[in-house]
Amino acid sequence: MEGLSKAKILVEALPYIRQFAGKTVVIKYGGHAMVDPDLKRNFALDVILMKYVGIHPVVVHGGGPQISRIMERMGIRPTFVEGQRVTDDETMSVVEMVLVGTVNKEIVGLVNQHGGRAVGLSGRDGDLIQAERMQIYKYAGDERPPEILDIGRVGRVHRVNPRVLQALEGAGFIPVIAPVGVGPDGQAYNINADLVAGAVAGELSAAKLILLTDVEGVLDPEGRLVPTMTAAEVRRALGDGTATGGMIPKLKACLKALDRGLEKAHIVDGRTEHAILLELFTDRGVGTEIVPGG
Ligand SMILES: Nc1ncnc2c1ncn2[C@@H]1O[C@H](COP(=O)(O)OP(=O)(O)O)[C@@H](O)[C@H]1O
Ligand SMILES: CC(=O)N[C@@H](CCC(=O)OP(=O)(O)O)C(=O)O
Repeated sequence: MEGLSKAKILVEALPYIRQFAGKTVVIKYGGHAMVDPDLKRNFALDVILMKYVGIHPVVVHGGGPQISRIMERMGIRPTFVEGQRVTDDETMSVVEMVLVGTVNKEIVGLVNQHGGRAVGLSGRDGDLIQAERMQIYKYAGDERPPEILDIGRVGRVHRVNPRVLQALEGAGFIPVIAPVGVGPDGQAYNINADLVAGAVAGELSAAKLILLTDVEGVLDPEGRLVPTMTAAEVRRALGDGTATGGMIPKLKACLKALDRGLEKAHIVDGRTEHAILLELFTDRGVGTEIVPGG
């Protein structure tokens, strides 16, 4: 953290530590933010520090770029519709292998290697993330009903079962969740990690949702950072094309969590050193904060 002495950091952090001690903070660690070994190590240290000062971090991770890389190596071309990966059965196996088998274990390993106690879960463990098939509606003209697009085994969160998370929190562990859900048929569903993070934050009545990504925050059409948005402004940004691609599920996830009582969501640049600590424990606003209201 440039320009900050350790003592100054501590003095600045104390009121925030008091404010969040005993509360849950959900952190979404995006695949695009998992770029270099130092940043990954700092991410692990930040999460451990949070736990150490009495906050309950819950990590939900992505891994979109990592899935696409393996698909390409296997000769499968990744395709997306409205930011959601088209997921046939073969792709679902790759998604589960990469998210649950590789990315999840890497994050758990990093946290534990640096002195934390993390436990990796997919949404199939303990029926944590119950999914239903996502329908995507496409406008087909004023006179015709919308077309329903089939994007395969892509889910939306139907319900979060918090019991396994509560048990882990009670025993002092840090849950690390891969965004694979379980459908009513017992099958795995691929769910966008932002949507999982929003639903988990809502279910756990989290004090904050922090989404770490590869941009400074939400940018306006001129490319300038928007420091604060209300829920109404977010709805407008979703409707007028300001937010596209991967920003769409992020903003939807924030809205969903705010609807369930979350006080604030933050979209911050995960490529900044110690982005989580800057967001949680200092006065300098980083990224975009999203608050309820109009
Ligand atoms: N208004 C916007 N402000 C910032 N980023 C935007 C906006 N609209 C679209 N994006 C895109 O959203 C991306 C972040 O989402 P995504 O690629 O899914 O990242 P992650 O892996 O962190 O979930 C940015 O890199 C950017 O290309
Ligand atoms: C349905 C869907 O698109 N699922 C995502 C799950 C991973 C994810 O969300 O990763 P990021 O957060 O790194 O983008 C995918 O397959 O890429």
